[in-house]
Amino acid sequence: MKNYHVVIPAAGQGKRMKTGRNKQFLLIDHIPLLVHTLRVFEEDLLCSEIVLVVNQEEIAMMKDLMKEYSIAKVSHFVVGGKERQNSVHEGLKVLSGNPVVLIHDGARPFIRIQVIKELVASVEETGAAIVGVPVKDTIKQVNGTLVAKTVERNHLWSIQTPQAFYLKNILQAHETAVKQGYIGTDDASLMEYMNQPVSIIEGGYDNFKVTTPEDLLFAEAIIQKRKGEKES
Ligand SMILES: Nc1ccn([C@@H]2O[C@H](COP(=O)(O)OP(=O)(O)OP(=O)(O)O)[C@@H](O)[C@H]2O)c(=O)n1
Ligand SMILES: C[C@](O)(CO)[C@H](O)COP(=O)(O)O
Repeated sequence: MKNYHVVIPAAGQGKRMKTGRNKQFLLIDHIPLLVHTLRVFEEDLLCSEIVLVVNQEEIAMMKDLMKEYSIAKVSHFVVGGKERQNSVHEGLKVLSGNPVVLIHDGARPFIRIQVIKELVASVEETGAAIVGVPVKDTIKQVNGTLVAKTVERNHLWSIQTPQAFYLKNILQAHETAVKQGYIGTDDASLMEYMNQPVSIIEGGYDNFKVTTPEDLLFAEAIIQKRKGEKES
């Protein structure tokens, strides 16, 4: 099983959370959201280093957080960009060689180390691998306030992170996207844009992205559930 590096984009604004600040600092069970996420990689023996992508004005706060919670694997604090894609690209640029690199949202605190292990095994086979879950709801295409059509659900997945690649391939994909002005909402879409194969493994429905206010309630519930798992 290979070691890997991880780029954690945490340079957003958290607008949909409606708190007026970066949601990475919001507390879940008295601990900042981002710290929950980083602890997974701090604990995973296969994780060699963490590249943390942050807002320029939050660098000092982020460094203080790493000290307070003994997150020792952060090798770089990189300033992000306007879009998530820009931030990830800035994070990838500080890495070298051609290691396996995972890209994982700072806002997804509930990824399990076992799923990461399966993802790393999958990327070694196909060159690119992502985590997702089959959608549970009916999905419809909507135009304005009218339903245009129902999308066939059997082949629809809700895509999560981590997303795993070999560094040279994903860097090439980002550089091509910049040259051609392509913006994707995830990194795998940049590989797809270059007609590269991407495999998928099933994660957990609890590996959700903390995005809107009610997600904080779900997050508190997951934390309590996992505390119970550890005690039993
Ligand atoms: N320019 C950006 C935008 C997003 N992100 C990060 O990418 C992840 C997924 O983005 P999202 O959930 O959309 O976070 P925000 O952009 O902060 O949220 P919003 O869209 O509600 O402002 C988050 O960890 C976020 O910090 C980033 O590093 N740089
Ligand atoms: C990368 C991602 O988490 C996969 O679902 C998602 O696309 C991020 O979207 P966001 O709008 O930047 O949160």
